[in-house]
Amino acid sequence: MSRDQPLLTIAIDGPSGSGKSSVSRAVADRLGIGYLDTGAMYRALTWWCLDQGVALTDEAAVVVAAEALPLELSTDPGDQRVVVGGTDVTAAIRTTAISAEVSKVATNTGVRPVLQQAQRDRMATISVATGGVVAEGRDITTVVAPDALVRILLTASEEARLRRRSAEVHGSADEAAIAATRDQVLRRDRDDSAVSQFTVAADGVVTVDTSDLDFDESVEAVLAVVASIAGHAHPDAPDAP
Ligand SMILES: Nc1ncnc2c1ncn2[C@@H]1O[C@H](COP(=O)(O)OP(=O)(O)OP(=O)(O)O)[C@@H](O)[C@H]1O
Ligand SMILES: Nc1ccn([C@H]2C[C@H](O)[C@@H](COP(=O)(O)O)O2)c(=O)n1
Repeated sequence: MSRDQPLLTIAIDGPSGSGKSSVSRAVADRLGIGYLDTGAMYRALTWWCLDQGVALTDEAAVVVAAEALPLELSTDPGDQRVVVGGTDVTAAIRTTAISAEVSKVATNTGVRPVLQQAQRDRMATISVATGGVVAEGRDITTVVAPDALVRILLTASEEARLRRRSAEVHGSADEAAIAATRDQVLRRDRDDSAVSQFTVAADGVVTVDTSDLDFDESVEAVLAVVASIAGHAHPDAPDAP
């Protein structure tokens, strides 16, 4: 990418299971820019509090933990690694135990501005280093980076989201597996909605509904929005630079 071009900042929000993380990583990879998983920051803070014996109900103590969170988060979309206080927690933060608790931290209104500012700082650093960034979460298009060049709300029907998460976590999308996934998807979205708006696109935010798209089609749909707004041709498109 030419350094004369504006930084390609791409903000993507959406509910759980809409495909934000996987699609954002693929988009960042295709565009050759960095990636920021802001949900991983809330998850890492949750892991750190539990590890340090900080009660998640002690809101002030969780804010203090957020302010001093010793977090290393890789920004390479092809190599996601999360380290907290020297411990590699890449897998640990994805366990059901953390998924079940993370909303307590994400709905702590003292924590949010601390992590939001850290996310703005990381977006700026990544953009300068790689020419752009895809940052995804629940409030990136609205609060963290409302001035991003491209802002997308990635949605999918409740049924599609439950099916995807269930297949991912339980290796099946049968009735029992879907029932076991409801808390991780629907209850969490309900709780997280108390502090962020990620079901309706804000002004200027483009909605991409992936309910009837497979994974590759979803990536192409996002790249098409980026191309139309940023004039950034797909790397493999006939008119690519
Ligand atoms: N369009 C799609 N069609 C089918 N499966 C998809 C699609 N998009 C994503 N997936 C799959 O759905 C699962 C959930 O996707 P992903 O983790 O990216 O969602 P998310 O929105 O980041 O969820 P959360 O916010 O809960 O972390 C993954 O296994 C992913 O590969
Ligand atoms: N910008 C963000 C990102 C995430 N969250 C919350 C919502 C989830 O409960 C939790 C983990 O996110 P996930 O990894 O599932 O995308 O963090 C938020 O409130 N704001």
